[in-house]
Amino acid sequence: MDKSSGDEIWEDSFDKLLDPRPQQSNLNIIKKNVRLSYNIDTSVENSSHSIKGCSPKSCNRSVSISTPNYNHLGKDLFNCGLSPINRLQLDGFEDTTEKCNADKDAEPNTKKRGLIVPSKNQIDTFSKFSNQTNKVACASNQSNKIVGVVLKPGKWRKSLNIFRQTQISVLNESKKLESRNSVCQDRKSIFLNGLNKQNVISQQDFYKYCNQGKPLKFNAAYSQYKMLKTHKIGEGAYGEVFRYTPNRKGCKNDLVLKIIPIEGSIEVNGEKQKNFSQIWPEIIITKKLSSIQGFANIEKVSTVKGKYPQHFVKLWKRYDDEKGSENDHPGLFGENQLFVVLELHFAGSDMSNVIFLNSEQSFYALQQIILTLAVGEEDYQFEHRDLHWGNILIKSTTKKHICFKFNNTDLIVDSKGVNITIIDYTLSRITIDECCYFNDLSNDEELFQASGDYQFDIYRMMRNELKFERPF
Ligand SMILES: Nc1ncnc2c1ncn2[C@@H]1O[C@H](COP(=O)(O)OP(=O)(O)OP(=O)(O)O)[C@@H](O)[C@H]1O
Repeated sequence: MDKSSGDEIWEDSFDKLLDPRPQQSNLNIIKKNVRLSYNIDTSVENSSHSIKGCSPKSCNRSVSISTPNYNHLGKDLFNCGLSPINRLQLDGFEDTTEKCNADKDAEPNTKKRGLIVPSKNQIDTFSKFSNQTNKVACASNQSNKIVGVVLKPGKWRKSLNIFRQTQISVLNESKKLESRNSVCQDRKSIFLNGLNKQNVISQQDFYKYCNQGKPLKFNAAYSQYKMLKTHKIGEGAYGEVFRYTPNRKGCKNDLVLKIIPIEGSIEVNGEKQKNFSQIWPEIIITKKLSSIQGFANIEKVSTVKGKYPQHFVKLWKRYDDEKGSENDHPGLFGENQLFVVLELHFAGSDMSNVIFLNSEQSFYALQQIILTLAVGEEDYQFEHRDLHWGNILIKSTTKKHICFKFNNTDLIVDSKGVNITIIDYTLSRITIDECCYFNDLSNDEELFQASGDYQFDIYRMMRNELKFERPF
């Protein structure tokens, strides 16, 4: 939140209670050392600071492992059958019962849980790579013994791609990896309508949906002069995201462009490109949910063709220089490359990068998330299926209330100065007029292999819940 915009008006009664006022202290109503609300994921703690033997020199601050911090949270907190959080479970590694000192500190039950430890070579290569990207992490103790590799919570697919690329160079003898299929190759789009099962949408139907007869010229459709203050704000495994102010009168909102390469034969960011059918459910879902409070608001979807415009390439480069990109340089696309472009309203920063000003603000943000999901579920049997905090955007608002319409009933929630938006429907599922749109995840093995955070256990738990239903 921007503190300069007078956000202190949102300070709430909970926060006042946390002020160390003497009379309440004396009455024992408050404790002096209460930790103020802070949107840390309490199931895990970034343990880069607590890895024993990891000196500041050898341990880049951004290289961290996400793992239950037992010193802080208590040893039994996650000791439950439903969610056995592991330090590492990635395909291609040898299972070993080897233990080392740092491991004992961090994970009291690794033998039972079957910690999988990569070889020194594997981890060295991986470590070098992850130091550059800051997105996936490894840790070693003082004697350079390997203690584990985990994926950071959030955008797991990108982290996994990077990890996989590194693995391939190190483990090219591994049969499992040789037979690995890319996500898109395995994942089918399904549009289920009663007994009809359709897997394909034609190019012409797709263009029609975009109100086009054929793809537009990328350079002309998104030329530099139509856009002000353009910059790259994010990236996903499937594309790049740019923010800009439209250079036209009457346009109040900043927009973002999510640009996804499609139908091409070259791999991008370690993934096969999606085809029209594979991207179809995401488009339909985005359009349908757009009118519901709390979901991404879409202006337009279009298909464009051609080389990546130079002004976007420059912005891509700037982002890469400043923040480091995990994606491939967009200069790799040729004249015949097709892209689907989603034009969405700018909806703020993702929750992992926002610090709530007070406890009430986080409480009402949670209420907004719950109500958004409730309305989506009621109206379209919507399931997000990838709702980590990187997919929840938060923007400040001057509105006092946020209104939801649940089953024809108006529900009004205090905003406390924040407006939430749920994004990224790549794995989502929706039913419209008895037709169900989703990508079949049942063959997407990678989705169910990662670990290191509760987020990854959830994918497996979700699959277990649905084990008798295929596809899902
Ligand atoms: N409407 C929006 N407003 C502001 N930022 C956005 C918006 N949509 C996307 N972003 C930013 O772009 C990033 C990538 O977007 P998104 O998650 O939709 O991409 P993706 O390619 O589907 O990602 P994934 O790798 O999870 O499949 C988000 O994390 C967010 O930072």
